[in-house]
Amino acid sequence: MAYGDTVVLRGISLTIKAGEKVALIGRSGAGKTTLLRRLYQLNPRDCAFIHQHQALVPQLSVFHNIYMGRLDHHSVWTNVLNLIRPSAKHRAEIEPIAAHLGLADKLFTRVGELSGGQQQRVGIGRALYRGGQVVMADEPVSSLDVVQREEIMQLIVEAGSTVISSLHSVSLSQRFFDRVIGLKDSQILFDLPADSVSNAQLAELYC
Ligand SMILES: Nc1ncnc2c1ncn2[C@@H]1O[C@H](COP(=O)(O)OP(=O)(O)OP(=O)(O)O)[C@@H](O)[C@H]1O
Repeated sequence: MAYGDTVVLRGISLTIKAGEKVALIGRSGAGKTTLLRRLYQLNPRDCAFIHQHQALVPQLSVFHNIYMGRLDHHSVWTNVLNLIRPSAKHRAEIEPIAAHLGLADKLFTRVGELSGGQQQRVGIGRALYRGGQVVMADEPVSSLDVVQREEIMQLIVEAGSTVISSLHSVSLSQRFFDRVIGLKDSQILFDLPADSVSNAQLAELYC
């Protein structure tokens, strides 16, 4: 894969089976986001993407930001009506998701008024509402504190049967995922069960 003349990923061949939980790790600029985006492009209708910076609309409520997970499933007319006055049907779909994420009392709060951790929950809510086979997340917890990281990571790995996430934390990758892929210099340095990655391999990845 390349951006203009800059080759970012070379000779990558990857199979991810349904049900796997896969973490992508590596130094900044290694190509984790690029690889995730490429995987997403292969089948966007069956994938939900949790963005690094959530990609939420701060002026809109929690309800509306979660609703956006299925904007492309509804007509423009339905979307406009829901923007003005959320329908009972869509409220009934979204309220349990918000409750599951601890956002029941914030359903009609503007997202711009929420904390970073709460905003990340809204991003997960949108992915859950979208549904689909695969959840992808791009460094979803890098801006959160240690306690929130654990909570949000748990929600993400439970959000889909197949989950693929880039991460800066080696510790999180080994505790929450079955398989860890280390990217270095545009290539896969290792692709191993999470409990098989050695300190020497990690040292080589980050040196
Ligand atoms: N839109 C773009 N145009 C040109 N080059 C880009 C673009 N996006 C990324 N790159 C380059 O591609 C390489 C890989 O970037 P990518 O964002 O995939 O890395 P990453 O491992 O996700 O990094 P980070 O951990 O910092 O988010 C980097 O060298 C980056 O500068």
